[in-house]
Amino acid sequence: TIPTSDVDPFSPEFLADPWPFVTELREMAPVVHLERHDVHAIGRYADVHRALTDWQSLQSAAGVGLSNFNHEKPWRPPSVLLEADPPKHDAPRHVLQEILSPRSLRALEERWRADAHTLVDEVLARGTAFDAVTALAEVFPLRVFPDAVGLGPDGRENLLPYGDFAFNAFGPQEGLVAKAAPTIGPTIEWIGEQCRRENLADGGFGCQIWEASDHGDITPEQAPLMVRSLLTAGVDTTVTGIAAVVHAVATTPGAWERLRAHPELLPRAFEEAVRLASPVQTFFRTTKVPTTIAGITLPADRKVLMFLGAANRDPRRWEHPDAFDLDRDPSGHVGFGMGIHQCVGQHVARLEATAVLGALLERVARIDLTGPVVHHPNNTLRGFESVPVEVTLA
Ligand code: HEM
Ligand SMILES: CC(C)Cc1ccc(C(=O)O)cc1
Repeated sequence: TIPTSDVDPFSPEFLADPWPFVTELREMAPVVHLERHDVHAIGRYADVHRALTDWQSLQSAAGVGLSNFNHEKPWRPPSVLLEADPPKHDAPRHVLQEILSPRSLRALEERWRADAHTLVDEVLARGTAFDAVTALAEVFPLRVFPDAVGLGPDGRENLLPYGDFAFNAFGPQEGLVAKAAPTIGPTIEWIGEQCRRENLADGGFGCQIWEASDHGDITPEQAPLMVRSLLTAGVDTTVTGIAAVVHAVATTPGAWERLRAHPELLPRAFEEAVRLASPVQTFFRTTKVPTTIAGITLPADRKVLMFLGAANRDPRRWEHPDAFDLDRDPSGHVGFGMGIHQCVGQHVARLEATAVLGALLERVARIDLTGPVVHHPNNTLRGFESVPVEVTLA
C-alpha cells in the first residue's frame, strides 16, 4: 500500500520553511499519498526526472496545478505551451525556442550587461548596505524584460502581481488565491491587453511571436497566448532566481572570492543556485493512463505533485546536496524542469542573473549578509522579500 501523509504543501507553515517537510516526504517513500488534497507526491530525483520526461503517461494538458482540467474550468484559457502536450505543444514550442535561443539573445547581451552596470552603480552610489531584493532582484528584470518583450511604458506594475497570482493558482483556491482574487481582475485585464499585436513594439519577443503567425508557424489564436506565457513566467521567476544566486554566494564562504578570480564560473554559479534553491518548488502532472512509479501503479486521471526542490537535493543523485558548491557539475538538475517542457526561457534567466552578478563582481570585493532573509509566500515559487547585504567595494 501507498504511505499517506496529512502534510499540506500549500499551508503557511510548509511555505514558511519547506525543507524539513520536503526532506521528510522524500525519505518516507518514493510515492506518498497526500490525503489533504488527494494527490500523490514524488520527491526522489529518478522519479521526478521520469515524470518530467514521460509526457505520454503523465500529461500537462490537464493542467500543471492542483486543478484537473478534465473536470474543472481553468481560471484562464490554458497555455499553449505549459498546459499542452504534443502535437498541440510542438509548433508553439519550436517558435518560442527560436525566439529565446542563446543566438537570438546575443543581440541583447551587451545592452543588458550595460544596464546591469548602470543599476549596480546607482545602488552603490546610495551606499554599501542595501537589500539585494528590493534594490537589484526586483529592479533589473523589470528594467530589461518588458522592453525586450515590447511592452509599452504604462502599467508595468501589474507584472509581478500577475505572476504571483498565476503561480499561486497552481495551488488550492483557498488561502493565497482567495486573498488575491477580489482585486486581481484589472491586472488580468491589463495582461490580456498587452498580448494584442497593436500593443507590442517592433523587434520585441511579442512582435516576433506575432510575425511567426504571419508565416503560419503558429496560428493567430496562439500568438497572444504565447505572449501571455512570457508575461506569466518571465518576471517573478527571474526576480527569484537573481535573489537566490546572490543569497547563495553571500552565504557560502569563499564563493565570492572564487567568482572574482574566475568570472567564467558565473553561469555555473547560477545553475548551482537554481539547483540548490529550486525557485520553482513544485507543480503537477496528471496520469493519462495507469502509471507505475517506483513500483507503485497509479490509476489514470490522478494528479502527481513533483517536488523539484526535493529532487535537486536528493542524496541518491547529489553529493553533499545541501551545499552550494562551485566545483560541482550541476547539469541534470530539474530546477528548469526536464524534457519537452524544459524551461524555454532559461537562457533569458541566465543572461539576466549573470549580467547582474557580473556587474557586482566588478565593483564589489566582498558581499556579506547583514540579517535574516525574508521569504515571500507563494504556492509554487520559493521567493525572497528581503536579502539584506553589506558590500565592500573593490
Ligand atoms: C530562474 C528562472 C526560471 C525558472 C526556475 C523556471 C522554471 C521553469 C520550469 C521548472 C519549467 C517546466 C514546467 C513544466 O515542465 O511543466 C518552465 C517552463 C517554462 N518557462 Fe521557465 N523558468 C524560469 C524563467 C523563465 C523565463 C525568464 C521565461 C520567459 C522568458 C520562462 C518561460 C517558460 C515557459 C514559456 C515555459 C513552458 C515551456 C513548455 O511548456 O514547453 N521561464 N520554467
Ligand atoms: C514553472 C512553470 C510552471 C512556469 C510557467 C508558468 C506559466 C507558463 C505559461 O505558459 O503561461 C509557462 C511556465
